Amino acid sequence: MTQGICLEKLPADLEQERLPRHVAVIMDGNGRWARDKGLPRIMGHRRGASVLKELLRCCKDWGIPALTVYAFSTENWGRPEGEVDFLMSLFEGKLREELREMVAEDVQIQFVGNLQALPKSLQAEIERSVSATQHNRGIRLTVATNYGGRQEIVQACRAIATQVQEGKLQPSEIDETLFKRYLYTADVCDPDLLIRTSGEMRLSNFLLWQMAYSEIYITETLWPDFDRSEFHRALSTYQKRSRRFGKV
Ligand SMILES: CC(C)=CCC/C(C)=C/CC/C(C)=C/COP(=O)(O)OP(=O)(O)O
Ligand SMILES: C=C(C)CCOP(=O)(O)OP(=O)(O)O
Ligand SMILES: [Mg+2]
Repeated sequence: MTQGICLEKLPADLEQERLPRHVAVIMDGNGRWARDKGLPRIMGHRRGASVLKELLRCCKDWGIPALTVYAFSTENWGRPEGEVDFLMSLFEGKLREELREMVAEDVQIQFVGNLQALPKSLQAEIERSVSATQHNRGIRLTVATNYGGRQEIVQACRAIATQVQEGKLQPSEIDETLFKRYLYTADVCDPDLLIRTSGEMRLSNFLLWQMAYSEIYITETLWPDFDRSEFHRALSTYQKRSRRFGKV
């Protein structure tokens, strides 16, 4: 990974002990960024992939152990075919290109979503990168691809119902802890902070269960322009929040 938006050291005004353990990002605004420059939308996605690489480097350098990004929603299939095809080959190409560096940089990559519906060649690249980085512990990068929060909850319910039908589980045993184990994100803590770029004030079906108590930071900045100073601002705002979790 090249040095980009990030200085290696944590900025002095941020407290290491109060950093989020898990940051989730809705990387929105790629299309508008490209349109504003008179470019095709796909150029925004291409630039967006570079910004993700720099954010990952920043999280690793500053000691944030988990980053989850929304790369493709279950609703994004409704986009023009050319854009969908471009995104699928961008994901595949980037995985191939970055694998060696992810291994060297101690990045563990995982994917969440309905992966079986993705192109076979992308599925193969996903399997290769997940397997090659499975023992890495430097930072965990989760990429939500063909992901929908509602779809995730429905598939969890179906799996639980099957267990009940087969007599392996009692309905009385179903609680929040058990339910979490059936989600794609079973082994990662809930996001402390959600960042959404491009000013949209909605979740767009992202991590609906997991973000029950996440702090939300929305910036007007479009994803391809998101940089170190913007990330610094998001963390600084997060550290000033009072998280009460329903208590006083
Ligand atoms: C390897 C890897 C995981 C790369 C990530 C590439 C990347 C940034 C993908 C995000 C794609 C996407 C649908 C963004 C939303 O912007 P938009 O198209 O909705 O923009 P708009 O709201 O301005 O139209
Ligand atoms: C960032 C990703 C991958 C999905 C959310 O952005 P969208 O652009 O698809 O969301 P809406 O504005 O349509 O809600
Ligand atoms: Mg959008």
